[in-house]
Amino acid sequence: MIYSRPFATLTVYIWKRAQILVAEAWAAFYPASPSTPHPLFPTGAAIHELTMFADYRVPQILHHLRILSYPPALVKLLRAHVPLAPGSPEELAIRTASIVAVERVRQEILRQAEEDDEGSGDDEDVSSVLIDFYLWDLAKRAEGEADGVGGVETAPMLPIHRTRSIWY
Ligand SMILES: Nc1nc2c(c(CN[C@H]3C=C[C@H](O)[C@@H]3O)cn2[C@@H]2O[C@H](COP(=O)(O)O)[C@@H](O)[C@H]2O)c(=O)[nH]1
Repeated sequence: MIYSRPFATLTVYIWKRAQILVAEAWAAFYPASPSTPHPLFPTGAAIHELTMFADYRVPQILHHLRILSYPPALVKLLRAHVPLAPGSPEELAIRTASIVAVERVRQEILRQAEEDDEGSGDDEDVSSVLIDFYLWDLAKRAEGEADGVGGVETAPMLPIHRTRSIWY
């Protein structure tokens, strides 16, 4: 994704499809017993090193959960279903913000685990991949519900952002 500003051109790589391939293969073939080696990653998979897979559902639920906040101009674009050009500042901002947000959620989970002294927050057990899976499933479940995710204070559910691209 090429992102140009008046004085700088920056190439931003978002590895969503490569990441989801590895993570879904890891999850789908996860052995029932911890003593059985993983058939695809017998020496272990560094799943905790992956960031979330920057798509359109996870930012939607992050905004609904008030983990991300959007400026009114962006909310207006999303509500009007205006297509966001691939590589546009809006698309890039939504996707990269979702990566940063999930990293912060992960840090917060680790911090709380350490505070509660639950195994003092093992970095490898709390992965952005598992947080992503959780949020994506939650977004799918909340999709048809009038009030989205119930039981917590939320922002109104916005439509997903629309970008024609092969990178999702
Ligand atoms: N970030 C993130 N994106 C995810 C997934 C999954 C499926 N994973 C689940 C499957 C079983 C487990 O329970 C996993 O949770 C699909 N997608 C993406 O969504 C898009 C399709 O969406 P829709 O238009 O609504 O069908 C498409 O770009 C696809 O690549 C995920 O987990 N995280």
